[in-house]
Amino acid sequence: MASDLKNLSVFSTDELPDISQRRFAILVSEWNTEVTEALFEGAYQILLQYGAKPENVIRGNVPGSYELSLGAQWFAQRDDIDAVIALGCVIQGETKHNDYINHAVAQGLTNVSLKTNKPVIFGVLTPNDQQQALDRAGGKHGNKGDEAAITAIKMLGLQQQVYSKF
Ligand SMILES: Nc1c(NC[C@H](O)[C@H](O)[C@H](O)CO)[nH]c(=O)[nH]c1=O
Ligand SMILES: CC(=O)[C@@H](O)COP(=O)(O)O
Repeated sequence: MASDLKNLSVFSTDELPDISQRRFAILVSEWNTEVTEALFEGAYQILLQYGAKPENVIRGNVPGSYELSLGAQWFAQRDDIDAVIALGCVIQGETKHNDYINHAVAQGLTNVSLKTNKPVIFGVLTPNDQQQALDRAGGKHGNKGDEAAITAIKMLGLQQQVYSKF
């Protein structure tokens, strides 16, 4: 469903798990920082709003979205991290470079998530222009960072459900 039809900051909060003891890493790309800082603020505030402790949320910066995969791997391999949220913004340029970045980071984050058996959330905007990015970083379509954080929380809830005994 396109963001036109579903606000990124509107989601069900039924049956969210207790995350007071959960530890999160938030990775932030340093390209398009006006956008990525807004994504970080959204994600961070959602985690706190739904029960995470500030001391249990660690932030890491990467030079660009392409580096999110390796940064996510480094955090996800830590025993004291339960979930990783990867935030970036790759704006369509004149060449196909953005396509290569987007495909690489999407596949890379998926690989890390499956290899480490932990939620690694794809919070990367892939807009055609700056305005589309701003619309999804606290603008008319909500905040992708909000969506990424609530996704991490929900996946931890599913993990808890799956691994709990009857
Ligand atoms: N053009 C954008 C980039 N490019 C940089 C790459 O992500 C990467 O850091 C570089 O290719 C070196 O490996 N990154 C973004 O996050 N957003 C862009 O729009
Ligand atoms: C994807 C980007 O915005 C950046 O790497 C520049 O892209 P381009 O050289 O295609 O304009």
